Amino acid sequence: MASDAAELAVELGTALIDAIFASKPLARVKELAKDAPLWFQAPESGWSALHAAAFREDAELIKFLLIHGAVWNAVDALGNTAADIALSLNNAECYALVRDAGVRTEILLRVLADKAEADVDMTGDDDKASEIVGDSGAIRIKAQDSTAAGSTGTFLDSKLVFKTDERGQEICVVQAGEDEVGVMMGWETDIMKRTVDALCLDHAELEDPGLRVLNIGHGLGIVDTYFQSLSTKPTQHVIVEPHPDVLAHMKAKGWYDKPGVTILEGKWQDFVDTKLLEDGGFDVVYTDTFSEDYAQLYKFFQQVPNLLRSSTSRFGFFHGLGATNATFYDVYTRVSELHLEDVGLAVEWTDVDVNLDPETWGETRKYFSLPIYRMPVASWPAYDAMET
Ligand SMILES: C[S@@+](CC[C@H](N)C(=O)[O-])C[C@H]1O[C@@H](n2cnc3c(N)ncnc32)[C@H](O)[C@@H]1O
Repeated sequence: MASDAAELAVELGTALIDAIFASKPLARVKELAKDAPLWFQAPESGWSALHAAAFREDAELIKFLLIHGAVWNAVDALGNTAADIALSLNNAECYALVRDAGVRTEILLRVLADKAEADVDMTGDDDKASEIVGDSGAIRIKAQDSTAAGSTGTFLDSKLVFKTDERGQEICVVQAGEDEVGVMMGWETDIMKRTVDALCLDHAELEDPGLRVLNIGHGLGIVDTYFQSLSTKPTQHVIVEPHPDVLAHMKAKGWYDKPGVTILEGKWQDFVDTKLLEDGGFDVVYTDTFSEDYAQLYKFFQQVPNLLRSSTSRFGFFHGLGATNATFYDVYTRVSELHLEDVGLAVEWTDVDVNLDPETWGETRKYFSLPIYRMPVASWPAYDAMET
């Protein structure tokens, strides 16, 4: 019985994809789509009906398939979504249809996850939350990954290696299953410098009580070093870092002896409700953690307004969300922007050309494979902008 159903799914799914490729009339394709499983992907190519519709550049069919349950983030055998196919054909309309479906889905899933969590808080039923969150069909950025790259618990128990790569840049790596994964790589140096410049613009010379900075995740200390190199050093520079090997590295490099630096040994989640962070009072807040999923970043977003000191304070984060695929990156750029809007912050994005050559990663697994990094700087919207 089960195999009959599976065979039928293959038959109907294949017939639908074939009809789209054969440019059959839209009415006939819609007819077939009513019975066919829209999640079906052809065994070798991995193409779904949505991929085929993008290839046919048929906006109406794309809309129809999405409304009837096509999966916006299904990837083919080459790792491309239907939106990527549209992008490769320069079809902005078809691309936007799939991307916007992704944004709507991700926003909705976060609402459902929030609701599930609220229900769990009331019932104490932990399994329910993991069931709903895990069953969402969302882009799972590391969340399902129990290796050191995807699970904070595993990561914190893993040995980190600090070394110099073939290009003479310091890197920090961790073993995740078979792969070596970069926790922090030298190529991010330029991004960290630009981030500090953008976050501290007009702030470095703050009068009493001076510049107050909070950085979550020390890694190689690149961003923290830039904060320390400002023309006027921060009067208060709080660094939150849980990994024992990073903390040991920080000790060896003298971070524990720097005036004005406070190191909170633990995860940011351990400190949010404590006096150490709850008073807010930061001019600049930055977060770049490793092994955490979007759900955690989203939770951090909720904390940010309480952490900022004044109307000119700024917040930034390392935007590596979905950064191995152009569409996922685009979707998460918008999703994170909308979620920051929800807490009252407006984001300005600056494109940074990262120009990574194939040698950049050495033997490590890639976590960023796009030509452009989108650097976010969030702040309170100006009053005149709010009034218009
Ligand atoms: C990518 S590195 C940060 C690199 C840093 N921006 C730099 O410029 O070198 C990520 C760091 O976040 C830390 N981390 C992971 N989970 C964390 C959490 N929940 N709270 C605070 N730090 C965390 C890791 O131990 C690691 O040191």
